[in-house]
Amino acid sequence: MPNNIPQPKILIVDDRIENIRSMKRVLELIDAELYTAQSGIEALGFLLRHDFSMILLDVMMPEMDGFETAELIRGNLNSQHTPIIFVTAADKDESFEFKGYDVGAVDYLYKPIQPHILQRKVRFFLQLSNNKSLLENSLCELKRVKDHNELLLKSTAEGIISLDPMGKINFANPAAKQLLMYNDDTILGIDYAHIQGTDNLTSPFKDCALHHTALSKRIIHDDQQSFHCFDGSSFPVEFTASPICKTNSESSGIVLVFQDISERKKTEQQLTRLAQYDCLTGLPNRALFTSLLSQAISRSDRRKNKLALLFLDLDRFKQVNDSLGHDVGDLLLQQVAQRLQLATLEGGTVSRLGGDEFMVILEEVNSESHKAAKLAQKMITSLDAPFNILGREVLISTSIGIALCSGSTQCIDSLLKRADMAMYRAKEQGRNNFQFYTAELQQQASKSIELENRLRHALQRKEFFLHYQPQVDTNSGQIIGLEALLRWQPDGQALISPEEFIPVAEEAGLIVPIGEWVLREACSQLHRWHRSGLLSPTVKMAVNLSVRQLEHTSLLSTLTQILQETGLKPSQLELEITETAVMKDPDLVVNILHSIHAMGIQLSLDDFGTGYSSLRYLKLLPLHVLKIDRSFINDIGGKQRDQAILESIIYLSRNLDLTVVAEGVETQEQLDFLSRFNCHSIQGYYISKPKSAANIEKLLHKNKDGNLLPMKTSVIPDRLILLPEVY
Ligand SMILES: Nc1nc2c(ncn2[C@@H]2O[C@H](COP(=O)(O)O[C@H]3[C@@H](O)[C@H](n4cnc5c(=O)[nH]c(N)nc54)O[C@@H]3COP(=O)(O)O)[C@@H](O)[C@H]2O)c(=O)[nH]1
Repeated sequence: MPNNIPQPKILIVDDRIENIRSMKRVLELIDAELYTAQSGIEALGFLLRHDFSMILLDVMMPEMDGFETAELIRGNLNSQHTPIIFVTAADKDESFEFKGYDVGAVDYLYKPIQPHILQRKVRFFLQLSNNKSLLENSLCELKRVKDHNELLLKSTAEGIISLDPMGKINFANPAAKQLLMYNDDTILGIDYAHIQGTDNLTSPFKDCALHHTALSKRIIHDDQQSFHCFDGSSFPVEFTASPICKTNSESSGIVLVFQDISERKKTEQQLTRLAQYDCLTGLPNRALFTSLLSQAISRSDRRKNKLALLFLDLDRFKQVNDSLGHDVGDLLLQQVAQRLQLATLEGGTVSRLGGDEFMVILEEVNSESHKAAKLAQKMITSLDAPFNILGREVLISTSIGIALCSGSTQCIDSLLKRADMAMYRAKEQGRNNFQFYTAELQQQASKSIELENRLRHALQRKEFFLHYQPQVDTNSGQIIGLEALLRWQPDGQALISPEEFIPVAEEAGLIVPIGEWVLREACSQLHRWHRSGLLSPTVKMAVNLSVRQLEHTSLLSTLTQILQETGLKPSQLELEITETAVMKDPDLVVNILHSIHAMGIQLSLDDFGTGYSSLRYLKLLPLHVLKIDRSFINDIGGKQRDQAILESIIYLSRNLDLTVVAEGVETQEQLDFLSRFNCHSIQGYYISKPKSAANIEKLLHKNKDGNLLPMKTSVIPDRLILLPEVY
């Protein structure tokens, strides 16, 4: 506590100036401010302006004597307790002295004044006055601290209660009473067991953790309990309980500071939900699924039975999203989730991994895995009925991969991979079906990994080369273009079919550098043929472009660079894209194709008729050529209906001003049919198999008139290849 007591002030009142002077002289040695007055009136004037620590008052003064002045001093609130020492002649009797004490004197000094006595008395009373001031200051400070503490206790939002050693509440601040719903002091005397919601008989306070805490003088913090209110309701609390220790270190109770954490608990629950559940469908998300799966694996391990993991991927969900919008897609996912949950009511935990991928954990699967197959079929059937989304009828199906797990030795990752592989197999099998993971699938996967590793070095090791297949005008037999087809022969090994390695290269992203190599090689080859005069400048080079190349940001600059480097004109290059590639990301692909078209490069739609055969895309894409898929040509001479489709495609293409190329023409009959329906051009073994550049040159030299169409002969009506097989 700071001792900020000011220097004491002493007032000397005497009508005689010489008395004042001599007293001042004596008192100058004392650390005090001295004030002097020569009359009672003057003294009272000083008292109005100053607080004096003591007054030396002459009794005998004209007009107003010392007694009268003292009475008035006592009457003043400010000076009523100021010590007054009367200064008077020594010959006065006792009654005179008593009168002085009656009007408030604390002592007398007798004239002639002994300096020593004057100093002693003044020092003594100054000390008293100083002590009094200190005491007053302490009291003031105590009151301030007390008021402040009371204010804190009242205004704090935290409840504060204290318990006596028996566990009874002996103090509660207003917040505690309000939180616990007690009026006024009705809470005092209540057992803590009541607040805890326990019975004080079955769990007496001496057994309570708080009591032990108090005994061991520890502080405990807890946010896992609830406090019970007067009306029986309860709320989750966070509290700190500290023992109240007196100086002799005996605990005399416990103070609890607590707050209602209902809101915090709610938020925590919401956060947990968000972290573990998918917000669109309410199903467990990937994080929760992983922990559910690991728990299920341990359980099946303990029980020595199998577990099945079913990996569901919706078929063509992207199309729904792209064509009907993401809102419809989201609603569809919600309804799919509901149906899957219904289908798994009798067993199986559904989770959503993200996008259109769902996982189902099925425990206690028997060795024949019949249970898993039954559930997969049930889920497939559950999606059969059309979905009603915002008044629209939407159809969706799913492909399911099933992997069985027979013990914890199998890690989650490998189980997921197996289910994923099986799901892809289901997609390959035409979708809307389920497939079990098999060892054969595993073999395939290992093979494709091995192929990928070898592919990574193939470019650098110069293991690629191109074959070219002519495209011929149906009427004139003249070559109008060549399709560049990639070939791969790893050192010392047999040729690997593009059908085998191109999907692997696409999957691994290797198709981008490989495709760039194909483009550069094919463009420079055609430019060389143009320059040598072997081919007319109207002959184009068709190069297949994979969707990974289309998605790659550098495609346009790569094309510009290759055309510049090789000297080929943009109109002499034709890029073949499949409908499947367009459908993967129609918006992106359509934009890129327009940019390619703007460069003057020709665009051709490959394998038309095998995929969506969407007329919408025929209109939307800046196409020059439409290639009818081999399967339609194969059907020539077969079913009427298939031929009608072929006719329609040719008719439609002509109307859309597209050049039609029929792929895979192998017979004269097919050629005749196509000619009859004015199909512009053909490509296929009937003209030539894909050949190396050298063999293409031989072929062209051999047919000097430029007519590559085989001569019709009545002897051999249906020869596959009339040209010599040159490789
Ligand atoms: N992204 C890239 N894809 C490419 C590239 N090179 C080839 N491919 C694609 O690989 C698939 C298989 O190609 P391939 O084994 O070369 O088969 C082609 C022809 O040999 C075959 N064909 C042609 N005529 C006939 C025929 O009369 N009968 C018959 N059975 N087959 C025939 O067709 C394939 C050409 O198909 P298409 O591309 O659709 O015109 C194939 O999908 C290639 O596209 C490449 O560099 N990049």
